[in-house]
Amino acid sequence: MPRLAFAQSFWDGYDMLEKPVRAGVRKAMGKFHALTAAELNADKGLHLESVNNARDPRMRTIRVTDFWRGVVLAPDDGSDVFLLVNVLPHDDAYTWAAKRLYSANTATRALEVRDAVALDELTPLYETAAADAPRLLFAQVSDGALRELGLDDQVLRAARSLVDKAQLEAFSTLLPEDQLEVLQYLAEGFSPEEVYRDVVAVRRPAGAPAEPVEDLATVIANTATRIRLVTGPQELEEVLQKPFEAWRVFLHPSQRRAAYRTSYGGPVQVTGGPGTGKTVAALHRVKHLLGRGEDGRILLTTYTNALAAGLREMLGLLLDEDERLLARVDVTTVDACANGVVRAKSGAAPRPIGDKEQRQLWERAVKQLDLPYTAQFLAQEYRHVVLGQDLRDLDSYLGASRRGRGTGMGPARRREVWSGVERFEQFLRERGETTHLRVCTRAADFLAGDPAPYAHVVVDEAQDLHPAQWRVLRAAVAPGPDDLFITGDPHQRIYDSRVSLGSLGIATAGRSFRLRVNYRSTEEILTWSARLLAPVTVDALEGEGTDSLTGYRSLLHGRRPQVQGYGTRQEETDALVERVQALLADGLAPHEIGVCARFNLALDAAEDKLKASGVPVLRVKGQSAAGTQGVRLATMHAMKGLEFRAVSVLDVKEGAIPFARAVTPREADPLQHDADLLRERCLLFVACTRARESLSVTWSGTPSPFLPRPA
Ligand SMILES: Nc1ncnc2c1ncn2[C@@H]1O[C@H](COP(=O)(O)OP(=O)(O)OP(=O)(O)O)[C@@H](O)[C@H]1O
Repeated sequence: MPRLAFAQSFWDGYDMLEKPVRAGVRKAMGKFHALTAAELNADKGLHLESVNNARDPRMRTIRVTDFWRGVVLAPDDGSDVFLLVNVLPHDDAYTWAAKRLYSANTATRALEVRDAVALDELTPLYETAAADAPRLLFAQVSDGALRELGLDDQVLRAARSLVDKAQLEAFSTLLPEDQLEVLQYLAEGFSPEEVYRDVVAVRRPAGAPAEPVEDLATVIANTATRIRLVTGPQELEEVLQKPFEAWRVFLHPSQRRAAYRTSYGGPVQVTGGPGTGKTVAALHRVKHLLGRGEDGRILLTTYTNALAAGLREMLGLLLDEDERLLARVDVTTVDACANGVVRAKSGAAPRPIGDKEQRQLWERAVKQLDLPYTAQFLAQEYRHVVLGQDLRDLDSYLGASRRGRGTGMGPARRREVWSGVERFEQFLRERGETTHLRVCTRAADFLAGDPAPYAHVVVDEAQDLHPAQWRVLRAAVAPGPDDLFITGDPHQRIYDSRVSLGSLGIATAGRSFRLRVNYRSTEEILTWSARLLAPVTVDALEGEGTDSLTGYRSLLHGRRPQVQGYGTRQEETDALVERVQALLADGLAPHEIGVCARFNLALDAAEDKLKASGVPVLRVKGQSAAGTQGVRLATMHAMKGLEFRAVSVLDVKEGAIPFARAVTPREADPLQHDADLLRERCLLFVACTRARESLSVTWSGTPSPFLPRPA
C-alpha cells in the first residue's frame, strides 16, 4: 500500500476550509490507505491526474469535491509516499501546481518547494536592475560557499541579482524554504560558517551519505519540520478530525534541537524575541522528558497564574490529554509552588500581601522611625538588595555589595535602612502576613533540608523571576543532568527583577540556544516594534552581558502598523470603534481582536464606546474563559502571553508611557530611574508584539517619547 504525508502548506489553509471540503479531503485521503498504487491511479472518484505544463512532472491533482482539488506530489522513483501539498478551488489548484517545483536540498537533504515560473520571470528583471547597482546583497559570499549551504543554480542566480534585504523579502514567497533561510541569515550579516551550523547542520540527517539520496520517500523522511507522515487510517482520522495546531508537530530545527536533545549536562537556556516559539520549545521539552521512561516528577512553571493556565491547556493538547503523563507534571507559578511547600511543611497557609499594602507598611515604618528615605526607596532596597541577596541580618547587609543601586550607602545609613527593614518585617509578623518573595525564601529553606521533589524543572518567561524565586527552583531539583530548562526573553522584562543566574548555582554556559524565527507576527509588525528598543541595550537572561535581537525575523508579511495621534481621547476612542468594526466586517471574530492600554482608565472609555456601538467586549483580568466571545480589553501587563490577529494599543502618550509615577526620579537613584524607564519601554514592546496580522498604536495629545520617529 502507498503511504501518505501532509506538507505544512496544506495545513496552513486546512482550518479555513468549509466542512464539505474537509470531508472531501478525508474521503480522498482514506483511499491512499485502502488502495494499491495501481488502484489509486484507476480510481474514478479520486481522479488522480497529472497537470499540464507542470514544472514538476510528479505533480498530480485529485478530486476533493465538485469545485475543489487537492494537489499531490506522486513518487516516480519506485518509492511509495504520496505527499498532499495543497487544497484549492479547481482553477487555482491547476495554476498553483503548474508553477511549483519540489526538489531535495543538497545540503539539508530536505524537500523544498519554489515558484519556479515566477523565479524564471523575475530574475532577469532584477539582474538588469542590479547591473548598475553599487553593491550587491551577497557580494561578500563566494559561489562555492553558497553552494556548500545548499543553493542550487536557479536560486544562486536569483540571489546574485539582489541588491538589498527588501528585495530578498520580495522573493521570499518564491524561494525554496531552507535556501531562503540561508540567504536571510547571510543578509543579516552571519558568516557562512555560522549559517552552516545554525541552519544546515541542524537539519541535515545524522550520517547523511556524501551523495544525496534522491528518492521521494527518503527526502520526505528528511523533512520532519515541514512534512508529517501518517502511518495508518486511525492516525489519518485523528489528524484530520482534531483542530490542527502546527506547533504540536512542525518544530523549527532550532526548536527541535533544543527541546529534543536526549540529555544535557546541566541547566539549559533558550532565548529569543517575542513569538519565536520559546513556550512551544519548553512544552516539547516536557514531552521529551516524560518520554524517557523515568517516573520522576516535572515542574513546569512560569510567572503569572494566567500564563500557567495557558501552559496547562497547551500541555494537555501536546500530550493528547494523556492523564497518566499529565499526572507527572505540576504546572504552576513559582509563587504558588513556594506557597504549597510552606503550607505543607509548616501546616499553615502563608498570607502574602500585595504591592499596595506593602507600600503602606513601608510608609508607616518611615514615619514611625522618622527615616530620611521614601517608602519607594526602602521597598526597592529590600527587594533588590536584601531579598535579592538573601541577607538575613545587619552584619550581612553592612558587608553586602549594592551593585545595580545608584546611591552610595555608608555603614551609618545602612543601619538606618536596616532598622526600617526590621520594622517592616515586624509589622508583617504582627499581622500574621508576609510577602510572596518572603514565602519563596522560606520555601527554599524548607526544600534545602529535604530530597528535591522534582526530577526536572522547566521554566517559561524566566526573564521576570526574582532571585528569591530562582532559589526555590534551584532547591526544587538536584543539580545535575537535565535539572533546569529555562526559556525567556530579556527584551520582555516587565517586572523589576535582576538576577545573575550563575551566582544562584544555575550556570548555562555552553548550553544556550537562541530562536530567531518569529511565528506569530508579520515582519512589518516586528520591524516596527523592534525599533522601540533600538535606543537601549538589555541585560542578558543569565544576568551577565547584554542581549540583542540580531537576526530576529518573521516569514509572514502584511500591512504596516497604523501609528496615529488624535486631538482628544474621545476622537481616539471613536477611531478605535471604527477600526474594530472594520476588522469585524473583514471576518475577524471578536475574540481575535485585542485592545490594550497602560491603565484601566483608558480601557474603561474604550469599553463604554465599544459596548454602546454593539460590539461585545470582555475585560481580561487574570484568566478569561477561552472561547468566550468578545473583543479582549487588557492592560499591557495582562497582555503578556496572549496573542491576537489584531491589536490596538491605546493611550500611548506622554505621561502614560512611561507612566511618570512608576519611574523613580533620577535624583533619587539614577540607575533605578534608567531601569524603570527600560521596563516601561519593554512593556510597550510586549504589548505591540502580541499582534499577529494587524497593529495600531494611537494616542491623544503628545505622543510617548518611546515611539520611533516616522522612518
Ligand atoms: N514550530 C512552530 N510551528 C508553527 N507555529 C509555531 C511554532 N512555534 C511556535 N508557533 C506559534 O507561534 C506563536 C508564538 O509561540 P510561543 O508563544 O511559543 O512564542 P514565545 O517565544 O514563547 O513568545 P513570547 O515570548 O512573545 O511569549 C504561537 O502562536 C505558536 O503556536
